[in-house]
Amino acid sequence: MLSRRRKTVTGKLIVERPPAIKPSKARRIIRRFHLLINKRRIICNKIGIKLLEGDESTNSERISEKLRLNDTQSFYDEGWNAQNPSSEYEAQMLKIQRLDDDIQLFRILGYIMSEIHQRGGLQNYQLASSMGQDRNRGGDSSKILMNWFKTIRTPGHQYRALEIGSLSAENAISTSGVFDPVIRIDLNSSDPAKIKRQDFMKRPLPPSDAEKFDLISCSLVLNFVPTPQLRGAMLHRFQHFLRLDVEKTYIFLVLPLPCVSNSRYMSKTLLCDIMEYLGYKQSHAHESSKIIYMLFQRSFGQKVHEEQVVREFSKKVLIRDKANMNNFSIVL
Ligand SMILES: C[S@@+](CC[C@H](N)C(=O)[O-])C[C@H]1O[C@@H](n2cnc3c(N)ncnc32)[C@H](O)[C@@H]1O
Repeated sequence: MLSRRRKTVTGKLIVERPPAIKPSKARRIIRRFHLLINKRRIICNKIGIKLLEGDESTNSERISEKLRLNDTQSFYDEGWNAQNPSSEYEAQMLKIQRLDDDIQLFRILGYIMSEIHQRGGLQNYQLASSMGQDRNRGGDSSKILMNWFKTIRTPGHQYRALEIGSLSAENAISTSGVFDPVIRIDLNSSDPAKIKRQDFMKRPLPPSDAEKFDLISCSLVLNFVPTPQLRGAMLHRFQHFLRLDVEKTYIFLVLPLPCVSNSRYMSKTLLCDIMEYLGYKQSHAHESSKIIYMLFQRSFGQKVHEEQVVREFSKKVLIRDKANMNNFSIVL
């Protein structure tokens, strides 16, 4: 485990600096966590447990309830207590789509849950995700946003920002002084005093412009959203959070470059077409070797016809196909 909580002899918690993780290790941890939650979602679909994305305490409760009702605790415990890594469990987990034996499914579910909760999977994942924003690694994507914003902002205007998937209150959006307030939310807040623990998809719709924003930052979040439909729903939901009482409002969208450069079902053009259908025009873009940064401005121009959406955006369409490509997509 990477994170430990130590106490003094009087029981006071010792505040420790998070240990540094090499970027390659952070990427490995993130990939592993994604694999675990992906496989867990497949198992839970098969055995009839409805998971709540990002809400681990509810997920644990729902799983416990199912174990109680089905009398399957002992199988789950076998997996929970199994050696980790176990070549047998790993192999079964990889072919989970083809597995229909309930006993095995509960065993593997126990194996996965133990890694997430008992062996530090979730904590390590949160730590590894936050490394991307480590200033020492130059990883704060909002620095790019602030460079663009310097040239387009109207002096004297008070910009309000909503940052979805916030890992730090020290990034450029928060420290530039351009945005006030910056409302930060994340499914799993690492600092509840500064980052509200909230699923954007469940954030209540603001009743008036006074509670809406000039900018929504959605940096490296969409690729964390588990299905193409939910990604589409997230993009669709942005409109309700942007002010209508000002002329210009913005979406800052950041994705790993391969989501658009190496996907069978998504390209930069298609993403811009989807955004345009939703009412946004790309104003700025920048690509590094691994990340694409985009700023979209809301536009109230003519919308495309409904049949165009049905034809082009409402299902995954294969736009190219090569062996090493990924399947990232967004569906409206
Ligand atoms: C890789 S981190 C991104 C961190 C940061 N924004 C950056 O650019 O480095 C992705 C974060 O998005 C959060 N997230 C994913 N879906 C979300 C949702 N529906 N509502 C709020 N946060 C979400 C996850 O909890 C995770 O912490």
